[in-house]
Amino acid sequence: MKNGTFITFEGPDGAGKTTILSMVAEQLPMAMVTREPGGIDIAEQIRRVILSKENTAMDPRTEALLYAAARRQHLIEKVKPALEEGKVVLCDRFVDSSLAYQGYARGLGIDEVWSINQFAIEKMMPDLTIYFDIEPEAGLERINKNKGREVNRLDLENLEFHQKVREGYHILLDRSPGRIIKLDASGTIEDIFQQTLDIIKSKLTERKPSL
Ligand SMILES: Nc1ncnc2c1ncn2[C@@H]1O[C@H](COP(=O)(O)OP(=O)(O)O)[C@@H](O)[C@H]1O
Ligand SMILES: Cc1cn([C@H]2C[C@H](O)[C@@H](COP(=O)(O)OP(=O)(O)O)O2)c(=O)[nH]c1=O
Repeated sequence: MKNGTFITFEGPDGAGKTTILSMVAEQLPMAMVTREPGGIDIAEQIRRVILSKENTAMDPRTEALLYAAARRQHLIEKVKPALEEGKVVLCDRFVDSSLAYQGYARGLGIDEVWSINQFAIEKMMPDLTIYFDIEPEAGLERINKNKGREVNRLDLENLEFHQKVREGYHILLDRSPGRIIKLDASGTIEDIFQQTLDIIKSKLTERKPSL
């Protein structure tokens, strides 16, 4: 039985998810931090295949299935056991990324991609999803400024693709207003960090009023 809290961070590339997640983690030492695709050995291996710049021949459905496979393994090996132990799990990306990137931006269809993911996740959905909203130009500019970050196959997509990713997220936001909370990610790191921490703390208090 799950009694932990599953929180996911979503948004276009360069929105600041990873930066804010690591700051939040410092304030919540009991939380387990992880990411997709990856987080455990088998899923990190799949991540390398998906994101390799060499794999330009990858079919969009293959890509969607590989993300779902990595998701399944990560969920079963790492997320589910942590939730069963009552932990707070903070995950950088989850199923909404597949719906926005593969379902909407790649054009496979949000419902189609949702259906293969239902097989992978068996109804294990986040309790809360924080969506970091940013203009794709601004997100990509942040990435370009940061020379240390690896450039992956999806970073090499054109601006139109990244604009569609954002549109995809907006559709998901309309579909799941209770679960997904939108945050304007164009502000300063400190500001976004505080807002994120407030959202998470209020969720944790709502679920466990004694906190
Ligand atoms: N609010 C912000 N303002 C300016 N730069 C930021 C902000 N948040 C993150 N960054 C920088 O932008 C780059 C991408 O951030 P990152 O956290 O990796 O984004 P994501 O995980 O969403 O792709 C990093 O160099 C990071 O330091
Ligand atoms: C989890 C997931 C990620 N992605 C993409 C989003 C990113 O471009 C890439 C993950 O690379 P990553 O370097 O982790 O990007 P970010 O720091 O922006 O989270 O994979 C999908 O297309 N579908 C998915 O289901």
